[in-house]
Amino acid sequence: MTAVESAPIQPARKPSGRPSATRLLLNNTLATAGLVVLAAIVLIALAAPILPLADPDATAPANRLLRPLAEGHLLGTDALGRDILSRLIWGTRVSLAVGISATLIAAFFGSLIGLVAGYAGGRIDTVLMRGIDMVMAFPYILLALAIVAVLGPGLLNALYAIAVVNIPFFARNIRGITLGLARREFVDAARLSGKSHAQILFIEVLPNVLPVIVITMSTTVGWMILETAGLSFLGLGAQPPQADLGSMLGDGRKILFTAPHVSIIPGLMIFVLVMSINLLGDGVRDVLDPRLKSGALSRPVARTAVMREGLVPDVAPDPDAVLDVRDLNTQFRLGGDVYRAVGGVDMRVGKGECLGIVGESGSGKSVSAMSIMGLVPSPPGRITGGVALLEGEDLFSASDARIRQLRGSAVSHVFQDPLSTLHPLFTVGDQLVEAIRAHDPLPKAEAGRKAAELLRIVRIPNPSERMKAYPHELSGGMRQRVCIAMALAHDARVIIADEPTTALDVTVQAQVLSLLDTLRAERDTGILFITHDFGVVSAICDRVAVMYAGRFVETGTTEEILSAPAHPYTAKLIDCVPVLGEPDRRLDAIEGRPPMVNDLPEGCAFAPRCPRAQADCRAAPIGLTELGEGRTVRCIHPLTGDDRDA
Ligand SMILES: Nc1ncnc2c1ncn2[C@@H]1O[C@H](COP(=O)(O)OP(=O)(O)OP(=O)(O)O)[C@@H](O)[C@H]1O
Ligand code: NI
Repeated sequence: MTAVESAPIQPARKPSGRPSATRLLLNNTLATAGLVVLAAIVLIALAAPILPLADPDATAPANRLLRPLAEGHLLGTDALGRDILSRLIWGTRVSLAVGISATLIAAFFGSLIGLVAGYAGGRIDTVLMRGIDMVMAFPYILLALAIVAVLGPGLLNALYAIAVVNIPFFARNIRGITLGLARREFVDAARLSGKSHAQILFIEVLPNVLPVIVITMSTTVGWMILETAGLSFLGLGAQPPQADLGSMLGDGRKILFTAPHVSIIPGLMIFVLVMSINLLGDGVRDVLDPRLKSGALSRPVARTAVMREGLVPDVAPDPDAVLDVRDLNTQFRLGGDVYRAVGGVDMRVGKGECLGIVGESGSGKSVSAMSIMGLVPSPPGRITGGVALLEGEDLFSASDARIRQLRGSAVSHVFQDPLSTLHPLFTVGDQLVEAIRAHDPLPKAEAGRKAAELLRIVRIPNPSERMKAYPHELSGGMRQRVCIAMALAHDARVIIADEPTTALDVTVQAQVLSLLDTLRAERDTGILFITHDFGVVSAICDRVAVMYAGRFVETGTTEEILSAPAHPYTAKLIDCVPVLGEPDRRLDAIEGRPPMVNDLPEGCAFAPRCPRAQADCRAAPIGLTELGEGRTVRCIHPLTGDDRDA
């Protein structure tokens, strides 16, 4: 499956099955509770000026330390006779305002530093991040105290101090994300299109880090309120007579035993406020975090669900076949739609044989291949029918442990893009050693020797030196060889190669193909080779299956199919291959598009694009017609010798 082309199809009529962000947030009970409580607190705090409250700063020594529920003072009074309810509401207002402002300031400067450092890299990055490290080297409450000590006590200075000590959180988070983004293709593309650094930073990069900024804000604002309260509690924040939650708590400290309500009430308020903010913040993070969003948590299955409808066919295994797949059906269920990506496919790969699967993009080649070892993501994918026998063993009814054991040992995969298969942060040697030791508990040194040997087999010059290289230090062809070496680590019975040469140029492609060809001759490995290129097929495959809309439409030996294609679709595909020395040959692409696999026509799926289609083609499902030993075609008006000459 190629990264770009095989993005899941979204049915045009319906919006995606994913609920909206608000819905997701509301589904989270704790976050909703946090939201409700926080909204109530904020509303009351905002309404403070219009509520019938006593003056929060008016002292009344006669009424000092009244208990809660006293006449005219619902929550009682403090040591100076001030109304606690009024002070609580005004104080919450101040604490919220300071906490949120500090968050905004920290988020602004922190994100800016992070963006610039991550984007610019090099010396700017070093200087900025070492500065941030210095700030982080101090325990932050100590640093905040030091800042306030220099600036002098006061609410505004406390706000600055809290903002400053929180800048590193933002800077480091955002730098990490930006660093990853700045080296991505879309940023390169923007650079090539002539955009300035500032434009790239704010138009291309910023929107992508925005969710992270919001997440960091939502998870830190509670702490900032707490820290502000801490400074005020120590007498360094809000100055008398102004109330904020921290200073109220501080006022009550000395009379904790005689009049506990004076400190308990603001204490409770701080607790409820910070708790509700943090619950809501966690909810927001779960909704916005791209990793959680992509379903990383909701996709716990490491293997495609097998839900075979009806009886499992009882097939007699073919003794000569290493891989024998019968009537494979794989579907995707998205929304209410069923996409029949693979609709009844038979594949047989003998020892040392190479079976090619050819077809246009989206015809189901990758899904067929990945179904075998249960690599199709589930949900939405599921195997709904068929059997896959690996040397007689039914893979679809094997245990998960058994499948894990077979993956990468008896059956290995080589994918199209070696860069996305190899881990960028480990040397190829380490990765090879790991692949070897995954199924074979050799000591490290011995595994290292085996890894070098594998690299030599795939003809990488100077293997022991190359082991120390990182994937990006190798050329595309070399990387693909490393992947093939990995596939060979355990004497695989079958190698499933999914367009392994598509990303390579023709010379390297030829080398990789001849390498695979030698290997299967020497080791008797079966190869299932997926490609859309008949040129490649003729170079390596013994037999070919042509796939269209999830089914094989023609099978036969490479020679038969290339010299005498019977299905009009095969003929068209072959016509697409350029021939050296025939520059005038028309390379017409096949008109039209393949059908959507959630809405397949009743009859032949190719009929709408077929020049030979007649009424009976569209009337009923077309079965496979046998033309000879192992030679089949799914067409009722196949091409004959005369047609091809015409
Ligand atoms: N994870 C998925 N979720 C939903 N649909 C999918 C998923 N993977 C593949 N499909 C759909 O299954 C069908 C077959 O896809 P597949 O990747 O097998 O095509 P392919 O023949 O390998 O094409 P290509 O040459 O582009 O790699 C396509 O219609 C594709 O959109
Ligand atoms: Ni594919």
